[in-house]
Amino acid sequence: MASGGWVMEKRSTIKNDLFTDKEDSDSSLASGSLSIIVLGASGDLAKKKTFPALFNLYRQGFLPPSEVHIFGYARSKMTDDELKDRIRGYLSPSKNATPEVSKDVSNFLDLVKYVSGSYDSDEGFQLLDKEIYKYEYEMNRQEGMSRRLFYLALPPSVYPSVCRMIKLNCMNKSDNGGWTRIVVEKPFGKDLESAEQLSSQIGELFNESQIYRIDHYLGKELVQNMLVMRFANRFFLPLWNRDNIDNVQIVFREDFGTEGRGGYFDQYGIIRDIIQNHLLQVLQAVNPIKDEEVVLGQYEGYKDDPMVPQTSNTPTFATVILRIHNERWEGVPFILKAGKALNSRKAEIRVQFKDVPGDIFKCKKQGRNEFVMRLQPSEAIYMKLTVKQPGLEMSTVQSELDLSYKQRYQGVVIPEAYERLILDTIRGDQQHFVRRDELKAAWEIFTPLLHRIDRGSLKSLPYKAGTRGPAEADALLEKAGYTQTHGYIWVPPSL
Ligand SMILES: NC(=O)C1=CN([C@@H]2O[C@H](COP(=O)(O)OP(=O)(O)OC[C@H]3O[C@@H](n4cnc5c(N)ncnc54)[C@H](OP(=O)(O)O)[C@@H]3O)[C@@H](O)[C@H]2O)C=CC1
Ligand SMILES: O=C1O[C@H](COP(=O)(O)O)[C@@H](O)[C@H](O)[C@H]1O
Repeated sequence: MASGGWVMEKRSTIKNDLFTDKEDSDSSLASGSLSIIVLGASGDLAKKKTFPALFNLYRQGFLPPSEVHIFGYARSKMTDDELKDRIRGYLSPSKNATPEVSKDVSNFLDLVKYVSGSYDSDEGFQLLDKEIYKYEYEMNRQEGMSRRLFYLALPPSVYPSVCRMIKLNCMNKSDNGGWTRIVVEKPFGKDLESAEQLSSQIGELFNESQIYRIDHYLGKELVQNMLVMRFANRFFLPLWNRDNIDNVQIVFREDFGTEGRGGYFDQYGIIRDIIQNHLLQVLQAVNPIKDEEVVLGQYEGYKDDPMVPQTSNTPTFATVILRIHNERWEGVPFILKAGKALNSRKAEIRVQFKDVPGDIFKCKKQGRNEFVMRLQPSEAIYMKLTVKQPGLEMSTVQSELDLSYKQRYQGVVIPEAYERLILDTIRGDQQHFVRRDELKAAWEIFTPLLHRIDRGSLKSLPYKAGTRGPAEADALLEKAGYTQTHGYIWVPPSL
């Protein structure tokens, strides 16, 4: 969202014109072996998200066993079977485990091999290369290219050494073309300086067309629908500006805490974990954030995690107001709100319109028009509006125009974000990944605030787990102009 509205630049879908190179030039003709290497295969993300996403792609025929092999790599000493046992239970929820699914699980696991090694020495990566090559050789007896996709499900601290090891030891060697691509997870850096340093280190080894910076929120169905909604509908054309919109809220709420990830989380906090990346995509012309437009919180019990120091001021909740200095959005607060251990779980974008001038039906008190995109759970797009209460009286009531996906698209399975993004990586489509300049822009917005928090000049207020977060955050919203609708709540329709 920028000067004239949305300016999410579309990245190339097949190949990047700026960085066309031999390795990346033949995505559209993909055939031959595809090796997917999950580095950090022993970890939380790998078992909960990466392997299940690969399994779903496999089940849908996107990873044909005649072409694909999957390697797990980590330092932990494990056999192939031990890795398989670790991930098996995450591949499909037990309630879906029909004999057909169980057979698919077993066939999928047949494609998985584990290699153990360190992240900074040649030996492990040479061994990995040997294993990959063995399969490539088997599969490419007929002419075909070799594709190697390295997924770094690892802490960012090891990205530079892992990328160096891949570059030195594990690049695609096929004479028939193919590619080597690297997927890196967030958080990409801790502030502007460290992110730029990381970008330069990786940028010296791989060009931009080989690097896929994943932000899985960009793979969510409703996020992908945003551009279509905004630009393919006449409704929004005259309304999408400061004359009509009072405030915009982008909200992420979780009803659980850090759950064993306290060691990681305490180093980063909610702004780096969620707001800087998932909630912020390409907001340009943002004014510096003012302390009085920030509320930080930390839930009581957060420090019970033995990995979290008793002195921690790390926020597990934050409300931050961004102000955009341009013709379209001057004066409209963009309220970013994210919290852990709250009273509900949801992610949504809520655009609240100004009051109707005149208020001839005296219904202003009932609530304002809102346009809401509910990302999860219960994906929906709905518009809150005032209508005549059905009946003999001429009275008004709040209602909604509701596009609830479960109801409207019955039987349609919405792909998991990771599933879609991994498939994009295989296809060489970078449009839903974070470009280096976007990343820089995002860090530029938040780094001064983060440094003030790190120095302790802003304190996290305590809040009880299972609540809305600190009361001060609601007060800030009210001050910014958000008017809560009382007595009406949108309920996802049941079938
Ligand atoms: N978990 C999640 O829900 C999400 C995670 N992410 C991101 O994905 C990446 C991986 O996350 P996650 O799986 O939770 O992380 P883990 O802490 O589980 O780490 C993954 C693996 O990396 C190795 N590892 C851990 N710490 C270190 C270290 N200090 N030095 C070297 N190796 C280490 C371990 O493998 P071994 O010791 O066997 O080598 C571990 O199994 C991170 O960048 C994270 O921010 C992003 C979104 C969600
Ligand atoms: O990246 C992260 O995202 C998850 C939330 O992802 P979702 O798809 O389940 O909404 C969050 O729990 C985690 O802290 C963060 O690192």
